[in-house]
Amino acid sequence: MTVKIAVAGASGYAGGELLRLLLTHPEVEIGALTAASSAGTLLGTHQPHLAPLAGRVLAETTAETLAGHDVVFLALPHGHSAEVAAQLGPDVLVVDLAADHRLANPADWQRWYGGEHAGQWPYGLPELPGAREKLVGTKRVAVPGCFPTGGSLALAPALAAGLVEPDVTVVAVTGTSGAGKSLKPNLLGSEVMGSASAYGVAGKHRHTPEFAQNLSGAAGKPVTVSFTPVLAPMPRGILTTATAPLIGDVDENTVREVYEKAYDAEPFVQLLPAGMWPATASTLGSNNVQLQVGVDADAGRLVVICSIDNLTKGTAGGAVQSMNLALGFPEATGLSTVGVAP
Ligand SMILES: NC(=O)C1=CN([C@@H]2O[C@H](COP(=O)(O)OP(=O)(O)OC[C@H]3O[C@@H](n4cnc5c(N)ncnc54)[C@H](OP(=O)(O)O)[C@@H]3O)[C@@H](O)[C@H]2O)C=CC1
Ligand SMILES: CC(=O)N[C@@H](CCC(=O)OP(=O)(O)O)C(=O)O
Repeated sequence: MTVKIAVAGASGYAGGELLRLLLTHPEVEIGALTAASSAGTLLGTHQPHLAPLAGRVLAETTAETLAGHDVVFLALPHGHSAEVAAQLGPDVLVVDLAADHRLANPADWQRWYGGEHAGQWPYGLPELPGAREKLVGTKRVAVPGCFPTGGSLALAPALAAGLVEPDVTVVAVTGTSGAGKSLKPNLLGSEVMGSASAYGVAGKHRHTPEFAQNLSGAAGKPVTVSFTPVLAPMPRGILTTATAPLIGDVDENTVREVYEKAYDAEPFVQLLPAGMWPATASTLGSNNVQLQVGVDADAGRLVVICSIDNLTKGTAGGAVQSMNLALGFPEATGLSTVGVAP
């Protein structure tokens, strides 16, 4: 069964990555491609790496241009997708890459994003406890933020097994494409090249409530999250270091057993052999998540390192994986664990 898909936000980074993946998806026909100020221009001028689609003209993002598709991907800025989604019929599968439908608590939405809460949708991170079942057959998907993808997968098994206190620290080094194509002085090459800088420090980043929601769900009790993102001079990739105080005398073998049990059957989560540490270069362009666990016995802490590509597993790959589940295709269709290296 071939499905016809549309991508709103096709000129952006997330839209471009979606199209890169969907071009090789065997069950997909690519329909409307839309944007805002770029409407009327050729996709090839924005996404020169997508050669087969170079001649496509971007349409305006309206309910009319998005009508007549089986699946609509919304790769729009936060706060815009809910409005567009509300105009699409209940039979269309809508996969939202923005934050509009991720959070359960309206007060969290108001505090971290502002405006009216549009309601929560099934969350597009099937590897979290209980998430996959909600994605099967759904017509609405909220794709996770890139940081909560890596950090939640890094800590959920330990919290679910009661190995650590519900008080975690996450530091994540990210490439610049996480910020989208926006023209901001701190994203200029001359600012980013040769420098790494923290931002959203001390509980200021809007992914904090998304982490807390995911990890509290895994733990079955409230989890406190201290999250620090760090911008690094690389175009894509996220390397997450997640730590938490161990409960009692837990050794590394016990931790490995818990993570092996959680992820052995997962097609896109790879616990590396002991002694190997994840690096962003190994997951570039792939939907793979590489993890390694360690026990810092002197500090009494669990340390988990996780590598993902923010544009693939961190957004567009997660979106395609969720679409596959929603439509009943094999979950890994059109996705790969193979990276681009060096
Ligand atoms: N980049 C990443 O790593 C990740 C991104 N996401 C989410 O994906 C979404 C897209 O992000 P990203 O691709 O990085 O951002 P970009 O800034 O690169 O792209 C934004 C896209 O949205 C279009 N757009 C902007 N404003 C409007 C509007 N009012 N109506 C319709 N279209 C509009 C732009 O079109 P035009 O060219 O005309 O301006 C462009 O196609 C965001 O919600 C982001 O948070 C989620 C996880 C990771
Ligand atoms: C480098 C950079 O700026 N990264 C972005 C991450 C964006 C993301 O993951 O997605 P959502 O905006 O969809 O939540 C940030 O920190 O805001």
